[in-house]
Amino acid sequence: MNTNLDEVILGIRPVDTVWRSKARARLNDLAIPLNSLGNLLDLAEQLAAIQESMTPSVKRKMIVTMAGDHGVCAEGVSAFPQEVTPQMVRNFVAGGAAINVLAEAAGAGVTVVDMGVAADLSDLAAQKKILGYKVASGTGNMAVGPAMTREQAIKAVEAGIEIATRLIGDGVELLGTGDMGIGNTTPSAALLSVFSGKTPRQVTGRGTGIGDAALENKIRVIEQAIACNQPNPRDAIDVLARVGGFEIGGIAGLILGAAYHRVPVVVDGFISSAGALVAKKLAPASVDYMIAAHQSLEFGHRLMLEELSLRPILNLNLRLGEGTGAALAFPIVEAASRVIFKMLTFTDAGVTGPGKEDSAHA
Ligand SMILES: O=C(O)c1ccc[n+]([C@@H]2O[C@H](COP(=O)([O-])O)[C@@H](O)[C@H]2O)c1
Ligand SMILES: Cc1cc2nc[nH]c2cc1C
Repeated sequence: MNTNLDEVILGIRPVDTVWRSKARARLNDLAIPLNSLGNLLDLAEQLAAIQESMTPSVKRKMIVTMAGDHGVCAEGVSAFPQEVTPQMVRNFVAGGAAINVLAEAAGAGVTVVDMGVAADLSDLAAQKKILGYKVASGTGNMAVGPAMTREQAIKAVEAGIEIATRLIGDGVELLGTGDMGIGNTTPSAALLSVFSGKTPRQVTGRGTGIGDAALENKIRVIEQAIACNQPNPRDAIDVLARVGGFEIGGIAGLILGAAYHRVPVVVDGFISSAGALVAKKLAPASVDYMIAAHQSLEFGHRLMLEELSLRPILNLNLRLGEGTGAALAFPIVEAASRVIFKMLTFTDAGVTGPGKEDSAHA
């Protein structure tokens, strides 16, 4: 199994433009007024071009929920205490969380990963109820030093690549990202600020629901983290190491692994998009394999999606994470695959096409 980061980055190719054109030609020929299935047609084109097939299949679907803790929680950046992270991991395993219910509704599985939770979850890993890839027990406090070492950042991304590779090897055709980590909107906003050049104030939101004073503090903490760590925006691993998180690195790796194996990956909300931004900075072509599930209510997410040049499928005022938006978007992605797979063209259906005069088809 090739999980070496440099080799995977080199192996990620843009989606083939000839296949895009072939898929678009068929979609334009379907027995509907031109483009009347809107963005679904763009999704169908993307799926066909990724799989290089006019019959793309995304039936076997998996959400991967990456969990990690954050030393920066010591600065009072979240509305909730850190112990909620391992408590929610146990809730995922028990099947009682939002992601369990929504993934089941979409006919998808859920894989939970310990990327760096600050609690002992080895019992769950030993029972194979979660995947144990703990890089360390929570990151360092980025307000006073780096979140992790460069080696740890690479280890986190390579873990994500390995997980994608394992799942795809098991037959998964559509991946979805998810996260769980109290405090993780802080590193996500820091990553967005560094990569976009926007100020922390322009990208920082309320996460789990902090008030005005706590938001001011969170912005100050992010400003301080960037000032003291001086991440290099041209070196994505450096940025991840200094102001990122273990689950964010894991998500970046999952996306890179998906792109390397030419598998589409549905990106959830703010934290998942921060992982996607790291993936894009490491391998720009990986964006071709990404599908944005939704626009989160988290303040910076619209900007994050702009940085990724991705258009979200849904806008449901979600701000939960876990992969919930990705699970909700799965049926739409699957519907898009069926549009190109199963619908008939004008000729095949015996339906008269548009007249030659003044038609968008012409
Ligand atoms: O996915 C999102 O857009 C999103 C937006 C706000 C909060 N969250 C979730 O809430 C947690 C982080 O919020 P916070 O306030 O602790 O930084 C973490 O577990 C995320 O999954 C997720
Ligand atoms: C209860 C709870 C559940 C979550 N799921 C994802 N992030 C979360 C944050 C909290 C606080």
